[in-house]
Amino acid sequence: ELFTAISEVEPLLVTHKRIIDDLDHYIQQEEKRLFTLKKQLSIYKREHDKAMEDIPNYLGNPINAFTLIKRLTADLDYIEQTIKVGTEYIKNITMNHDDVKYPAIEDLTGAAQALTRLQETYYLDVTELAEGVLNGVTYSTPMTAGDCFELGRALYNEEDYKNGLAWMLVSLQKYKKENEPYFFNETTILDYISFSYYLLGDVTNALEWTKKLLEVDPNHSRARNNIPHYQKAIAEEEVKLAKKKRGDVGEESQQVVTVPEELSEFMKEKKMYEHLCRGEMDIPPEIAKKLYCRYLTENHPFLKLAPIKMEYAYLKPDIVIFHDVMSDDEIKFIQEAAKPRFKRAVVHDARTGKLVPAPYRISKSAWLKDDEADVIERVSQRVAHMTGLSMYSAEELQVVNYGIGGHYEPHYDFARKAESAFKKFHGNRIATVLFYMSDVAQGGATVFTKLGLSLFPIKGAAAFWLNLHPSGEGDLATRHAACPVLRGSKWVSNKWLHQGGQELLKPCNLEYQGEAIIRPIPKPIPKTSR
Ligand SMILES: O=C(O)CCC(=O)C(=O)O
Ligand SMILES: [Fe+2]
Repeated sequence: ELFTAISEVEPLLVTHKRIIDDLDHYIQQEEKRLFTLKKQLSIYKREHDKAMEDIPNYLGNPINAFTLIKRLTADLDYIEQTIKVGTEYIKNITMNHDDVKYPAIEDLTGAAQALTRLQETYYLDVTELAEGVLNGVTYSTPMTAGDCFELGRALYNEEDYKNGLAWMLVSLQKYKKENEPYFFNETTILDYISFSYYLLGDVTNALEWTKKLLEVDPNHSRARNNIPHYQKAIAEEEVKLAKKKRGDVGEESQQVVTVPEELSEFMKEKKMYEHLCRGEMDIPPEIAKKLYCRYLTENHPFLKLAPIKMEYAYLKPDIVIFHDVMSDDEIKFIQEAAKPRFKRAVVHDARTGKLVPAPYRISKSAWLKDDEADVIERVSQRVAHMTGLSMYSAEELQVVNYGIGGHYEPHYDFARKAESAFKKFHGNRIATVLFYMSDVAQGGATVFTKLGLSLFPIKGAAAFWLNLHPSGEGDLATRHAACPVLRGSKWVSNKWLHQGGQELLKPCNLEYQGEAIIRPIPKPIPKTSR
C-alpha cells in the first residue's frame, strides 16, 4: 500500500528510471537486429528484381547463380539465427527486479479512488482533469486515452460505475482523436460504457451505446444478445409508467423511501466537511471580530525570553495556532526518523473494538518516543510550555504523511467509551496539539465541521485545542477532519495529552467550554462574487 503515504510513492521514481534503462537497452538491441534483417531483405529484393528483368541472363552469370544459392542456404541460416536471437532475448527479458519497489494493483485502485474523492470534494471537472488542469491551472501532461481507460476500469472493478463511466466516456473521445495503438480498442470502451449504463439502471442509454458498439463490431455476440434483453426491460418500464399515469399504481411503487436519520446526518456532515475543505465558509462574524493575536509569555519563565506567537482561530471552544514552533531542521529530522517506521494509519472499529485500516483515513504514521532523540524531547517540552499542561500522561509523538488524495474524515480525538481505546493511558485525551510539518499547495485543511472553521496548514505552526469539557465529558464541538490533499505532500505530527497529571493545572468543574454550535449548511457562494 504505497499510495497511503506520498513519501512511499517517491521511491517509485527509482523503479521508473530502471524501466527506462531496461527498455532503452532492449530497443537498441532490437534496432541493431532489425537493421541487419532489413539490410538482408533489401539485398534479396534487389537481386530478385534484377533476376526477373531477364531470368536466363541473370542465372547465366555463375556469380548470380552462386549468390542465389548462397542466399537460400548460408544467408538464410544467418537470417534465421538473427530472428531467433531476438526471440531468445525477449524470453530472457525481465522488467521485475528484486531491489526496487513496485506498486500493486491496490495502489492503482487507491490512486483511482483518490482522484474520484478529489473530484467530488473540490468540484473538479473530469474533462479538465483529463487535460492535466487543476482549478484552471495546468499542472501535468494531458492524460491519454489509455490513462483514462485504466482509471475507468479500476473504478468499474471497484463497482463505482458512475465515476468509471465518466472516465470511459473521456477515454472514448481521446481514443478517436489520438489514433494510437493500444491493447484495447473502441469496442472495448463501448462495451464498458454500455454495461456501466445498464448497471446504473439507465437501460435506454445501455441500449443506445450497445447499438453504437454493434456499428463498430457487428459480430460482437454478447452485445447482440443483450439487445433484446434491454428492449424487453425498456418495454416493461414503459408499461409501468403508463399504468402510473392512469392512476393504476401498484403496491410496490406506493412505498415511500425514507433515508434513515443516521444516514442523513452523515450526508449533512459530509456536505459540511467538503464545503469547509473548499474554504467556502467563514466563521460567524460575532466570533471573528473577537479573535486576536498575542505573544504567549506566561506558562514558563523561558517564554519571557522567547515568547511564542499565538493566534486565536476560534473562541468557545478555544482553538489557537502557535506560529514558528517547529524549525525546518527539526521537521527534517522527525520526517527521516518516522519514514522507516511508517505503517498505514488505522481507526478504532466500534463494532469489533479492533484497530483497522479504513478508506476514510488514508495516511501512514509512526510513533516517536521522547527518549530516542533530543529533538523529540525538545518538541514535547515545547508542547508543555505552549499549553501550560503536564506531559506526564502524553502519548508519543505521532508523525503522519498523507497519501494520494489522503484525508481523515470527521472524528473526535477523545474516546467515547472510557473503557475502550485509551485503557493504557491515564484518562481520556484532554488536548490535541497538531504540528504542521509542511505547507500544502492545494487542499489538506484541518476543518471543524460543527464550528465551520477551516485551518490551512502553515509549515512550522501548530494548532491546539481541548477535547474535553472541564467536567471530563467529551466536547462534541471539537469534531474535526483532515481534507483530501489535492496537490503537494501533507506532513503533520500530533501530541495528544491525557487527563492524568493535569489535576492541579486544569482542575475539573462543571463548566462547559461553550455550547456545541450546530449551524445549518449554507449555500455555496456564487462563483461571480468571489
Ligand atoms: O491532519 C490533520 O489536519 C488532522 C489530523 C487529525 O485530526 C488526527 O490525526 O486526529
Ligand atoms: Fe483528529
